[in-house]
Amino acid sequence: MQTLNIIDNSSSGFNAFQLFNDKPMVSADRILNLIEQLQSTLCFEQLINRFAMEASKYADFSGLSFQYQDGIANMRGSRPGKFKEQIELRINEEFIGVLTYHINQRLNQQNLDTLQELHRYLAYPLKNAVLLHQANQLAMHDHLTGLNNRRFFDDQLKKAINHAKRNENMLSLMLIDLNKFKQVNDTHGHHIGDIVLKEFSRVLSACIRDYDTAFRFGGDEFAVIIEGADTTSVANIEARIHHKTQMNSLLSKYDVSASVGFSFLHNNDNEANFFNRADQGLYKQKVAQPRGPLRIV
Ligand SMILES: Nc1nc2c(ncn2[C@@H]2O[C@H](COP(=O)(O)OP(=O)(O)OP(=O)(O)O)[C@@H](O)[C@H]2O)c(=O)[nH]1
Repeated sequence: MQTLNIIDNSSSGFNAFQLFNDKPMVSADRILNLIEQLQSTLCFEQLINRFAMEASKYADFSGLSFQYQDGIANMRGSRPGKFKEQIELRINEEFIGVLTYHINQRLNQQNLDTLQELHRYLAYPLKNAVLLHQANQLAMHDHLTGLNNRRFFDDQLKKAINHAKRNENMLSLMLIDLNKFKQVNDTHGHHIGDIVLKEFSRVLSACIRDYDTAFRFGGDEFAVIIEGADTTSVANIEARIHHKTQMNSLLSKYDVSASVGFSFLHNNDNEANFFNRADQGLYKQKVAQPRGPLRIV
């Protein structure tokens, strides 16, 4: 894998004066046009598509992808080739991501040199897209557990309700609250409390399907949006949460259990009453919980 490390200084490829003086392999007009195209979006897919349109004039490839920290963006219609040519992009040594060209014939040195010239104009827009992606991740995720946060929940719940009504699909909302969690903090300290919250988040994620979304609202409160599941599936998820929490050595060591409430979307529901019914279910289980063993459905 080749590495392109762009050093951010006055002699970088971004110096417009240099563009017109150094006889680049790609004409200055084309480069300016490419820069303009790349500057007008922060979407990974659009960046890769727009870049690929230009790059395909200088090299023959069947696919192009950009792999960043925790995701991958593919050129539209990207197809695997016989070989791969990978270029790691860095700016001032900082890792931005890896570009992968899918090719059927090895690129010659001139192809590669031209692509490397073009990569100089792609690296900064990609870096901006990575920064935006990281900021979005921070804004949407709970920093302690890595689950989605309350802010993202509001957004997702609205979308899920609209989607379920439009497609006449079932939709369920599950609310979960840990029992005796304050006691863990008070007896063992906040640090252990944090470990318990992380462990429960892991357990909760293991109880749901990949396409169900789990959230931490804050404190010891969690939620799961469950799309397209009937009453039996939702009851099974609830049973799994109770069972796995009881069986987990760390959670049982600190005597932590969970209370769960859920609701199913009705035709005339809005977000508030859909949420309130789940909350009432949670409350019922919460008040019933200290009186006897956990209800395993
Ligand atoms: N360790 C830790 N504790 C937190 C965090 N956020 C909130 N808390 C604590 O979570 C506790 C929540 O208290 P309660 O809602 O009374 O929880 P509980 O003891 O489970 O009570 P019930 O829900 O009635 O069973 C409080 O002690 C908060 O200080 C966090 O990020 N880390």
